[in-house]
Amino acid sequence: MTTTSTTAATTTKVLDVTGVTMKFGGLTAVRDVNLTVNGGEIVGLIGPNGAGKTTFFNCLTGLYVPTSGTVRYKDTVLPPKPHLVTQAGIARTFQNIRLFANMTVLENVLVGRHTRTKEGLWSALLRLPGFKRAEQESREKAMELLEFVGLDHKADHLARNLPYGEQRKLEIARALASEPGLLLLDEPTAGMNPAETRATEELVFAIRDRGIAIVVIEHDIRFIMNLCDRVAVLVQGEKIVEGPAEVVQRDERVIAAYLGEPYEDTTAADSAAPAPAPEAPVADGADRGDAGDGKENDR
Ligand SMILES: Nc1ncnc2c1ncn2[C@@H]1O[C@H](COP(=O)(O)OP(=O)(O)OP(=O)(O)O)[C@@H](O)[C@H]1O
Repeated sequence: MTTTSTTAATTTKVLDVTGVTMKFGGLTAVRDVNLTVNGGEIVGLIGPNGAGKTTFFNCLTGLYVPTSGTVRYKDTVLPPKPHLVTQAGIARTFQNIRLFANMTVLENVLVGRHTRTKEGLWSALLRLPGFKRAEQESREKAMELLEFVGLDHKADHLARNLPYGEQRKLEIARALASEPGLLLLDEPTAGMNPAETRATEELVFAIRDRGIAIVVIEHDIRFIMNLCDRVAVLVQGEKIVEGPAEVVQRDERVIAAYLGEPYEDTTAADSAAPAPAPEAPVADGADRGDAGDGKENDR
């Protein structure tokens, strides 16, 4: 267990999901799922491939309009529109990295700030003093975020030239730029080596320590068990178990449907020998400039 894992959870509800169901024709990908997340909590969402985890995230962030159910953020029912969800205070990262490949690291983070900048088109075109001030403030905030994730020294690099692990960090910085109260991370350690995974754990704790609640989808069970105050398990679209990590990892239904055997932390030594970071290109279509529909590029 990492030393920074002391819980900071409060009883203030940040997210309250009730009865969310998502059907695609005859397929029910998510069935009647409830989930609450309190301030300062890190909640894990696990389950086998195709269990409905990403679909559930897409329902929370307005990429999909759920067939039924409601999503409340801090007591306000969210409309299923991605930009309104971001404006309300929920940010996310994607399973397949979606950066603006041909923009710099700093510019990628600045894009993430657009929901928080108030200056209008004319102010920008005429470069009025208000716009210049806002621009300067945005740059300072973006640089502070890059420093926070450890990428400030690469602010001028093109996103496409970053190694894979740093692209994931940049995605997180860009999500944080919208000043969220809740961050949804979809497989943040996919493709990472053990050292990068441990560093991501520390980063997630540091984000939580900034007062941001987190829901994280991940297949790396050790990562989930180290990190999460609470874990929910989806199987075939249904939430079969939810509870503290140490309880969930021993639950027979979870073992039968997903884990195969009880989770044991047998990896004390594996942080000693980090493998070289895999290089991966920025995801296809990442520089399209849109948020996509959340599914086809996730495959
Ligand atoms: N847009 C869509 N149209 C039709 N079916 C879809 C769509 N999106 C997801 N599905 C289906 O919904 C089910 C749940 O998929 P989803 O990607 O949410 O699972 P997951 O738990 O995130 O899986 P993984 O761990 O592999 O990422 C799958 O059967 C998938 O094929």
